[in-house]
Amino acid sequence: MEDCAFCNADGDFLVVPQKGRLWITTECGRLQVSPGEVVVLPQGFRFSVDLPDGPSRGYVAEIFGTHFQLPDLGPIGANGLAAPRDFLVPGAWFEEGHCPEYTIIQKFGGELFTAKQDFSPFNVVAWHGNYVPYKYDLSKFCPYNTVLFDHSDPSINTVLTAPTEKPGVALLDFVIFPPRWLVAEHTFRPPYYHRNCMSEFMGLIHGGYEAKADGFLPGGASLHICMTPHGPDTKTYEATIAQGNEAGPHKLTDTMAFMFESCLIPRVCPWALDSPAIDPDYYKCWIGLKSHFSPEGTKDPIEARENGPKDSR
Ligand SMILES: O=C(O)Cc1cc(O)ccc1O
Ligand SMILES: [Fe+2]
Repeated sequence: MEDCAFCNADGDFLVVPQKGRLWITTECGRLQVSPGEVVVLPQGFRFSVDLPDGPSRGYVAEIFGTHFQLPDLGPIGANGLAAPRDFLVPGAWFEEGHCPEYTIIQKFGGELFTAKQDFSPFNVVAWHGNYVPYKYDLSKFCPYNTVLFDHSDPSINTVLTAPTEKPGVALLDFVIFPPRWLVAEHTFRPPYYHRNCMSEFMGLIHGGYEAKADGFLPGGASLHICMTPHGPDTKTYEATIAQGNEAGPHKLTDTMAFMFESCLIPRVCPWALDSPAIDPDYYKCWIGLKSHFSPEGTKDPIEARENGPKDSR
């Protein structure tokens, strides 16, 4: 982007680089962002990106009408998940001089407009305020989860959330699945089979993903849209079942997956649908799933109902 800056008048970008560093110049200064870090470029900032490692790739989410914030920690209390101190903002940096053909590309109402000017927009010598681009290193995230049984909702791993007016309903949650210990007893530890009202776009920054033994590679993406059932592939399911109830503590390493989870239903654009990178056989990862249910060892259903917790589920 030589002598060129981009500006999004519509919303905020959350950029998740997967391959290659990004050297981002903004009106507030410069940020070096590596895979494993994420960066937020809020609505209205002019920025340009240099690629010191050559071609680069990653993921971008765009949100409209609100901004990212840290999730409420609820009973976790004062500390945990992403800490405010780990969000880094640029120090002021400026360049001077005549740039006869500087181009500003502005995204407005989903369309791109260009304008020419004869100076760099990165001419801000000092700034003060709290509306600013920032980056975050995902390895700083302090994950919380069960220490005895059951599988927590993935929202427990929310790094940043863009709320809606409805409490608890996110326009976009940015959730990560970082290296961590799995310790739950008598619990199916991989992501359970489910469908839900949120739409889940998942990406993989490096390593593997606990629910997909095959086929989900770094740089790839999956989309499980509102109420579409999904869960681990057959290989992961069988390997988990084969461990039985006696699996001890296990550390998940070499992994960094993430999810953009939204209450809105994204449309898949023709560019993506027609892409040669699309995997038309994805559904085959669930072929051969079979039930391992056995009534042995379960309580008599009537006794279980009478002695169980009195709720209406
Ligand atoms: O679908 C997925 O792989 C993401 C996910 C992970 C998990 O542990 C529980 C629910 C969920 O949607
Ligand atoms: Fe899911």
